Amino acid sequence: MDYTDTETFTTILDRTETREKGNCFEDFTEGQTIAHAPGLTLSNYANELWASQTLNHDPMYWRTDAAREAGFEEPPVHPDYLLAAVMGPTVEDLSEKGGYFLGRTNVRYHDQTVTPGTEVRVSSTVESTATSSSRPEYGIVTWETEGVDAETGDPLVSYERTNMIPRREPVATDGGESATAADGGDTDATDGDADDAPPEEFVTPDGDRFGDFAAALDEAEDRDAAVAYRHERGRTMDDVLVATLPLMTLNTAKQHHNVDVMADSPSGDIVAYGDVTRSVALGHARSDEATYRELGCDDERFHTFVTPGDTVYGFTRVLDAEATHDHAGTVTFEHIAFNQHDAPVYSGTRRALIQQ
Ligand SMILES: CC(C)(COP(=O)(O)OP(=O)(O)OC[C@H]1O[C@@H](n2cnc3c(N)ncnc32)[C@H](O)[C@@H]1OP(=O)(O)O)[C@@H](O)C(=O)NCCC(=O)NCCSC(=O)C[C@](C)(O)C(=O)O
Repeated sequence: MDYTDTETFTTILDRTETREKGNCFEDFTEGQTIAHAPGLTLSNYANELWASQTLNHDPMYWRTDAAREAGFEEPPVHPDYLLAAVMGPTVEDLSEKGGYFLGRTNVRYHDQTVTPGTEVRVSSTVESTATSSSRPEYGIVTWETEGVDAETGDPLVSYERTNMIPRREPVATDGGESATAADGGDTDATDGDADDAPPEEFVTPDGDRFGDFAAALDEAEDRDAAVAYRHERGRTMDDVLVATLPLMTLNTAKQHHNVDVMADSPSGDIVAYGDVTRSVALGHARSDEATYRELGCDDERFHTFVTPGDTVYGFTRVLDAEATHDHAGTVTFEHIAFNQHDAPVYSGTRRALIQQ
């Protein structure tokens, strides 16, 4: 066979089977547990690349003296890199087939003293499987995932994530009509219902400390006001963010690195990994707060695609501030990432300890 003749080779390719990767919706059953084979060792290189490129420049992750002041023996890995390093090795088994990363909740950081060199093992349990009424060619799967320290077995990070996963065979649905009728056709919390009108006034905290957030909430209380502000920085998505960062965490989803396949998809291009978009937005937010520790995130949603050339900005609303420790208090934030057209691309709530 003459493989160098394009016509001959195309004929050969057309007649051969593709050895497929990943699982379809039908491959998941509720309660099933999957131990993800890829092992990942957290590295200083990947940690610094992730944190630097997403504008997460908090000195405690870079400087030994700042880390010690914050109660660490040495600079730990950044929590966003740790989370992505737990999610990346799951992709081959759970979502490489394609489909949308819809959201995640119950993100919990169990150990933030983790340092480069730690080996991570990851497993997931299928929590639920559901029919998508709007997209018969997909099903909706939610998994509970946990990453542990391979040496000690201690939990590092856990979360529940939901994806649309392609079906082998489409099912008959009502095309989403019943869901639309039942919920008014608006499942997007950022769309702004009529009874969810913006407040009269927005209050900006005076500084980046717990007391500043608590004082701003006090000021807004009993008024038609919210504590909310924009962050100045924006980050344009380039190849490093879109393709390098996910691959560096063993995330094999073609959405982030195969331009050829994605040219035929609704986005028409590769798209940013949800965790990168989120990390950029949280990086903007953290640059305006004296973060002490991350506690967790909930109700994370990815509203629309982010493609190369898009710029990600951040908006934060402060929901609650509770004095929980002598040196820090617990603040609950709602973060929205939005693009250069002011369209929300990510939203989620986050709890963090902020220095007094
Ligand atoms: C997905 C799009 C097209 C839907 O757009 P839409 O307007 O049709 O949205 P919707 O109607 O709100 O949602 C569609 C269906 O999903 C359900 N749904 C929605 N959210 C949830 C949730 N949290 N939990 C459970 N179910 C959820 C929702 O209830 C609905 O069900 P239905 O079909 O039965 O009516 C649109 O929102 C979009 O384009 N989003 C952006 C997606 C994206 O870019 N994600 C990040 C990049 S992909 C990625 O990172 C990949 C990864 C990490 O590597 C990897 O999984 O391997």
